[in-house]
Amino acid sequence: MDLQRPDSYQGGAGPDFNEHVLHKTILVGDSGVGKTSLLVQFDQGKFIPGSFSATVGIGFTNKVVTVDGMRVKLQIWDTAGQERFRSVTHAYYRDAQALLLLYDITSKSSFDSIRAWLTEIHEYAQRDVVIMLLGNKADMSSERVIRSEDGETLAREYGVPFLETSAKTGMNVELAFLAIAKELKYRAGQQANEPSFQIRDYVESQKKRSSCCSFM
Ligand SMILES: Nc1nc2c(ncn2[C@@H]2O[C@H](COP(=O)(O)OP(=O)(O)OP(=O)(O)O)[C@@H](O)[C@H]2O)c(=O)[nH]1
Repeated sequence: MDLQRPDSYQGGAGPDFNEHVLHKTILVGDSGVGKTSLLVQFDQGKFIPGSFSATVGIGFTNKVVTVDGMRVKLQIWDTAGQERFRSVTHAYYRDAQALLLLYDITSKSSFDSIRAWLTEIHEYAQRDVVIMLLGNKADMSSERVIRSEDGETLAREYGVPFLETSAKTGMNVELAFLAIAKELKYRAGQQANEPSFQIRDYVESQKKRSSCCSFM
């Protein structure tokens, strides 16, 4: 029995939370940080090594996530990180309910760009958009230049949840999307007697569980 997986991202059993609603989630961050790889890992459970072909423009994948026995439909948009596509991707921010903002733990410049990305997000996205900061390529420990604490500190400064992920090993990939789905479900269907859900607390508690035991 896998005690470390409270939820599942497979479609499968469970009533639709709202079968007509697609929760729009966007992946953003510098070119090469691993946005496409993260989405492929989440969607197909695989990683294609060494093949970097920069995303041109924008594309999306629909994915059903099961949280608390309810099916939540995510429409996950993968954007191009390259500067020349920025004006195209800005247009998509407005309808986004969630944004996963990635940097690469082996790239200082991608980490230094995060503040500029957050400025753009605040300019173009809805005020209440759910934002999560992800330090990707966590498997590349020998090439790490950004400490985990630096990611934590930056995330705390902006009041957003933070995870280190690996699109290669799958580390924390499922958790990142599940946390987003839980938050969106909670916001959309909040009942008077429903206990409040805090995405940062949820992510922190899941991180503690995974570091204590064998999550991956
Ligand atoms: N080791 C390792 N390599 C990764 C990881 N994520 C992505 N990569 C590699 O990094 C390169 C860039 O990954 P992409 O997923 O194409 O990056 P992107 O952010 O979508 O790039 P753009 O489309 O240009 O915005 C590829 O060679 C991937 O194989 C990871 O978690 N670990």
